[in-house]
Amino acid sequence: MKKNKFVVVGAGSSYTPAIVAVLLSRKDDLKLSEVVLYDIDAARVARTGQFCELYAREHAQDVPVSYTTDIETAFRGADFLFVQIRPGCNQQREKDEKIPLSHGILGQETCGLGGFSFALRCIPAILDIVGKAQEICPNAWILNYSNPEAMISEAIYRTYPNAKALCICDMPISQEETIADFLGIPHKDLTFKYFGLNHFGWFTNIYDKDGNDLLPALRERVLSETVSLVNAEAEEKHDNYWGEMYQHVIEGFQAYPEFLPLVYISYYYFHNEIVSHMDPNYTRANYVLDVREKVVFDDCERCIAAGTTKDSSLHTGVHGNYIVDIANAIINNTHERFIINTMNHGAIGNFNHDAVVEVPCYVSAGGIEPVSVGYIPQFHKSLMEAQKGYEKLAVEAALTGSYQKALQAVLLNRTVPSYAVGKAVLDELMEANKDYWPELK
Ligand SMILES: NC(=O)c1ccc[n+]([C@@H]2O[C@H](COP(=O)([O-])OP(=O)(O)OC[C@H]3O[C@@H](n4cnc5c(N)ncnc54)[C@H](O)[C@@H]3O)[C@@H](O)[C@H]2O)c1
Ligand SMILES: O=P(O)(O)OC[C@H]1O[C@H](O[C@H]2[C@H](O)[C@@H](O)[C@@H](O)O[C@@H]2CO)[C@H](O)[C@@H](O)[C@@H]1O
Ligand SMILES: [Mn+2]
Repeated sequence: MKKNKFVVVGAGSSYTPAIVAVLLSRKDDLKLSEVVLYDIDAARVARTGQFCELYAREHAQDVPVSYTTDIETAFRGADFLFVQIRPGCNQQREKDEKIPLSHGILGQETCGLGGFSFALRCIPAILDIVGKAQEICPNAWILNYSNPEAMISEAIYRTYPNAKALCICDMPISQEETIADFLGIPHKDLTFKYFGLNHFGWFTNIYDKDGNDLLPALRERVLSETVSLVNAEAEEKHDNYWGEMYQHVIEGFQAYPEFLPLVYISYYYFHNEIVSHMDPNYTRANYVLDVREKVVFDDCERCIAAGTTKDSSLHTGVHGNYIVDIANAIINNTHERFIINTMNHGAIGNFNHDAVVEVPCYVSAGGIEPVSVGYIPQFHKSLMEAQKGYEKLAVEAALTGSYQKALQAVLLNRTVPSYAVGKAVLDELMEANKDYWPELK
């Protein structure tokens, strides 16, 4: 029987223990032979690595788990690479968020110019990883979570069109589960139709088991009564950020009721209103460093010192389950449906065919089959066209080192009100990232 070696790339991440726990809990379905954790940061990967080694000893003794900073060792013989890197870690993310905010525009991990900055750090690193995978383990599937996924996917599919790479995001599935909870219907009994770009999309239909579309009734409720969407996972973690973002989903649906917007569309619909409530001195990166990383890493260190993971506060949620579900669909040829970033190639009939879009796809051993979502309305198409222009120019800037392309990308982003503001933010981000970005000339 063919067995599968999984490698987590960027394994010093606070998400790693949960991803490994899900892998080990499904080891038989996945025909799991081995898990290797790889990172460029020895101290980070030693912490998650020692925790995961201990966890495996207590939950799946037949699956060797190890960690390394040597890419050759990690990738040799690999069947699946789960890629989740953050060059510069959350310390650089903090700068991506604070610099634009200091100029009165959105500072966020993936949306607005924070996302541009992250893209310029991440694209070279990701292309290096995919290139090494082509040499060392050309048959491996690469499942990429690394952000900003919109631009990472454009860069990967453009540079390595034949790579076995899928670029995925847990936001649509998280929102689907939130809506399923609101409707009181199990998520597995609903089929969501969706189109867009990563972190920039809309749900068009929600079908139940009998083929009824529940979106029109949801729209009526949102327009006529006070409604709130609760993301159960965020609530459990006492993470208020998502509660506020889901309130904006309701407002966005009320403002433009044709389709249900994805959470992060709110940053574009309500840019000024949201920015006016953001604290420019304490951003999401500060929260992640102070809370999520601290909780997970303290727990890892406590378990390592105790020599057991028995009472660890490990939380396995949608993030770990989703990527493992997709790997499982490939391994077991299940033809299940997932929302994936893929070349359009006609899936959205009236949108650039040579551009990455985010659409539902059926996943099997042979790869993905995108669902045709037909023609989309002028409003959504035009928003997407500007955003796609921004994304493609940002990728172009990263690949060619062109300052002019970067400046063009910046002006196309909807969060940028003028040349002067865009240029000032670009120049400050460039200075703050001189150890990470390609040189722009
Ligand atoms: N697509 C999604 O739905 C989704 C959801 C959550 C997180 N993410 C993304 O996953 C990534 C990781 O997020 P996180 O919060 O866990 O970050 P993190 O900072 O906690 O961990 C990232 C790790 O990547 C490592 N790294 C950086 N460059 C590397 C390289 N070239 N090779 C190998 N390792 C490298 C770092 O040392 C670090 O340990 C980010 O890009 C984040 O935006 C995506
Ligand atoms: O700000 P962070 O680092 O906590 O997370 C940002 C990521 O958020 C998205 O995933 C969310 C999801 O949308 C939400 O519903 C909840 O379940 O938590 C997830 C993150 O844990 C998003 O998809 C990522 O791309 C972002 O990086
Ligand atoms: Mn995402």
